[in-house]
Amino acid sequence: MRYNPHHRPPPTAGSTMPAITDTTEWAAVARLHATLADTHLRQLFADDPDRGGRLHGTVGDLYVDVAKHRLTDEVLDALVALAAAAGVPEKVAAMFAGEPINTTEDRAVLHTALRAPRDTSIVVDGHDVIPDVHAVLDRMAAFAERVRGGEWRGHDGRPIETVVNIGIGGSDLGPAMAYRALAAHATMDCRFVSNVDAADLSRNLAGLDPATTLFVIASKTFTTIETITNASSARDWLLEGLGGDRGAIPKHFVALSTNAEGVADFGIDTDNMFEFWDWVGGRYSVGSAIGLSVMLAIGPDGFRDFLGGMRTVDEHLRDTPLRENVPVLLAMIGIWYRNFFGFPTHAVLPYSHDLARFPAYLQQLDMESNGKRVGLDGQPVTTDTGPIVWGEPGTNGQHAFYQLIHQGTTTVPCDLIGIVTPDVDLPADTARSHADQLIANLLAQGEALAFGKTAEEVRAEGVDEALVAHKTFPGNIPTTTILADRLTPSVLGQLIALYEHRVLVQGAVWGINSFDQWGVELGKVLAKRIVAEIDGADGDHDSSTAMLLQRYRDARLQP
Ligand SMILES: O=P(O)(O)OC[C@H]1O[C@H](O)[C@H](O)[C@@H](O)[C@@H]1O
Repeated sequence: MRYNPHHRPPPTAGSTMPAITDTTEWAAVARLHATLADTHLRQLFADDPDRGGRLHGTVGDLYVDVAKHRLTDEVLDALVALAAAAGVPEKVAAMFAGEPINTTEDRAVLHTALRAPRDTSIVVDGHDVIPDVHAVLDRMAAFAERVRGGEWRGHDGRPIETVVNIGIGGSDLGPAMAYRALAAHATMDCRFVSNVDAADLSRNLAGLDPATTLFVIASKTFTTIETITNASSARDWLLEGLGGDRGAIPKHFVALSTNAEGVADFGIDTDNMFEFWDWVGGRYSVGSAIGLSVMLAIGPDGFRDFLGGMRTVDEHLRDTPLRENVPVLLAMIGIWYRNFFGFPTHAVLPYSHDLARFPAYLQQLDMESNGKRVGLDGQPVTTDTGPIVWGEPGTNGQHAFYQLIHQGTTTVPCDLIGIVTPDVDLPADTARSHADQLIANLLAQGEALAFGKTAEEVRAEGVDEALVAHKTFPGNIPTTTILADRLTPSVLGQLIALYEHRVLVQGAVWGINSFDQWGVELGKVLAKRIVAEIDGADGDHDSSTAMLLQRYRDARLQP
């Protein structure tokens, strides 16, 4: 639903708070929107030439420029007032305190506890969780040191050379993204298998020696069908390669889970299980035991730096007034575009090839969290919620889909993320010249998107009149630019927490539960039913599904 300033929905039945769209703070933002909706960024910069020097923030090592947004200081004030009216500070405090803000599952939401210092205390249901968190981190570190140091031996006595993480969703995207992002810091080869398509397992096992391979089975629930299927096939592959001795399994399989029973049922010794807890959401779990592959790759010290980076942003969120609070401002700018301008998507464009999987990671983080259509009270929301999040690294995207961003009919707010000095194994001069090109492109895109090119400017270049419209760039496309000097483990942690908290704040404003994901259930149930029907009796299907199923049966691999 696009925000319509003339339509005032009735207050939601049964709710104690007015819908956010019924508040005076919402109306105040709407009024500002009405005055600014047609104002071009060219005009905003002409009226306020120094806005670049003012409209930016820093958090940890991240410099965050918000000057190229279609807003004024007055808009930011109004958006911050809206955040306060929506109870954002209370929601932040409730999260940090371990209150069960995941109401539909009656769970605390405490990914921030995963990176809290050892000497703090966070009590959930009468139990301090911080000693548990550090006990697991210590066990992970001891294990990682043994594997990395060659002390942990495989079945035939040889050290581990390759780690294969098997998991999906939050048990894959976080570690896979982080491993790739921190490739320059990694000293172990890790691979990531997620899809139940056997091609994923098969391609990743290619060339591996079972005797030197360690499987890390990552699943919060340990019931996810893709992960259990891949893990079973990996176990068969291992046993086949090592002469069928089941005694090999404990040396080549470890588990990351909240479900000790499921792990034991699968045949993994719970001594080889690294635990986490139901108050860690899958998409918020990379700082938990789910990050073990990352720790194996970069070492325990690197992983602590990674958690430290997250903690820096956690403390910033918790302790900084809303008006200077970077994740809050980014969240509210997102609300400005999503709800007042009605822009449906948000692109994340890292000018860092190491961050290639960051947009995919954010898709789960944001879309699984805020892709909701009812509020906490179960009533339909009164305004749009999460946008479609997408993106690919620059400069590649420039030669592919940026055309639509520059000249299409949909305005796409973009985040441009730049890393000043990439960690590469090339001579310094070579590395610098590539970095100059990369960052020049990032800056050029920010300018081109904001300011465009008018028909007059095109004509002044002597362009044939028939082509003027084709060569005109409307501009006025907003961007956030985030710059960091290097992509260290800490900086990656900062980026992750920045987006995590942006999601939290937006969910708080929309009055939704950002921490459940009931929308993924129906497909799972139906798939289970259909698997049973492939070799069995037909279920009750529509004619389209029935035809497709029969076609699959006719063509499938025969035993
Ligand atoms: O870690 P697991 O329990 O295997 O869950 C893996 C993933 O699958 C689910 O369907 C959810 O949509 C994700 O939030 C979750 O991260």
